[in-house]
Amino acid sequence: MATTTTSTSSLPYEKERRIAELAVQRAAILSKAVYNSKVKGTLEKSDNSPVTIADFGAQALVFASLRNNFPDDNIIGEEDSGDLRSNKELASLVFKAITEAVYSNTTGQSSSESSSSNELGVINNEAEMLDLIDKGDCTDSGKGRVWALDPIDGTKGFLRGGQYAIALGLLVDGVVTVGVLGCPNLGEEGGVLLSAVKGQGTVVRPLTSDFSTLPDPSRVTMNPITTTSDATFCEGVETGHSNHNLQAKIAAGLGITKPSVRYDSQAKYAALALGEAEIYLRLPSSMKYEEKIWDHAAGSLVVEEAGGVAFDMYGEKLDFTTGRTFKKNKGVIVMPKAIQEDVVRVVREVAIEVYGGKSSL
Ligand SMILES: Nc1ncnc2c1ncn2[C@@H]1O[C@H](COP(=O)(O)O)[C@@H](O)[C@H]1OP(=O)(O)O
Ligand SMILES: [Mg+2]
Ligand SMILES: [Mg+2]
Ligand SMILES: [Mg+2]
Repeated sequence: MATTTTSTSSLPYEKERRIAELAVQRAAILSKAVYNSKVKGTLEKSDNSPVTIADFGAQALVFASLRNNFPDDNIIGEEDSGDLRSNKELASLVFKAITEAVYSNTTGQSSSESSSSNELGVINNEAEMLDLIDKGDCTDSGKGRVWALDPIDGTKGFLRGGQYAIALGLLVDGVVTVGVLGCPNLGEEGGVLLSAVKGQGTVVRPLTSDFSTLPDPSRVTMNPITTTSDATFCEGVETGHSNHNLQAKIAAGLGITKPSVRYDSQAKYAALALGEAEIYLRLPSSMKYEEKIWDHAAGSLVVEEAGGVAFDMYGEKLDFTTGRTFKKNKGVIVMPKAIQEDVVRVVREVAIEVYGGKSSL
């Protein structure tokens, strides 16, 4: 099978997919280097969630690739440079981490490798890095081409050596059209890179430590189960982000007896696409919390192109047109198409009973 790097065919969104894959892989290389270094630079954000050198550095690197290749596209990204501008020492550490993990690796490499680094965008200095990080401030997700990036999804998982993901999606007029999920701690050693283009299926390849290489892809499809009692749930590790008690009640209602698989982060979407589980439930622990666009863009397409569907807890499609957060959806449920009717019926009943109907949003 030809790799996309050498393919001469011109499938729709082929360049977007390849650049997104390479950009996410490069950010994954940085994240592993930060994990293996002594200094993580962890800060607490105003919503009490952590952010690290890896989150800022990955956002800068992916945005460098997007700006270099698609300068007219808009971007929504989780992070901004505020905490770095008020903490010069941390800003220097982020730039140093990028330089060491990415650019110092290119010295002495072949010209093809350094040209790949140029293609993915070069960050020349700290000021440029800070400006790049702020390119993800778009607020309108419904029109034109908008990339959505979670540079490190599941920062808590990342910090404890659990699952985390680098999630990059491209919305075209509010529809997720390209999705790439890098999961450095999932599947084989070194992790996996999943990607999907709308209408073209989902593929997986190993994440490599070489920026310029995308190994041959293999097609992935969700497990083709037809009864809910054969399913395994995938849910979060953090009880604060989703309602585990309610999810257990739903599992019982669906006749599920197998213990759930618990993973941090949106690597849960990847786990479903790879057949490690079949149903991902994320029922809100608080109705005040609005799920973020960048948490679900890439994963929802990766699962849909592998034979699944991603809905809200009322069984309606996720509406990515409402800006940085979902305004018309609460909770997320993901499952193979073959069992969607049964899962939606049971989850919807519980959702209405516990949270009230959709009109209460
Ligand atoms: N209060 C919250 N409710 C729901 N999700 C949250 C909350 N705070 C952070 N998250 C996001 O939930 C995801 C992790 O979920 P899980 O608990 O299922 O592993 C991450 O995307 C994390 O964002 P982040 O990207 O900042 O890590
Ligand atoms: Mg975060
Ligand atoms: Mg996230
Ligand atoms: Mg994040």
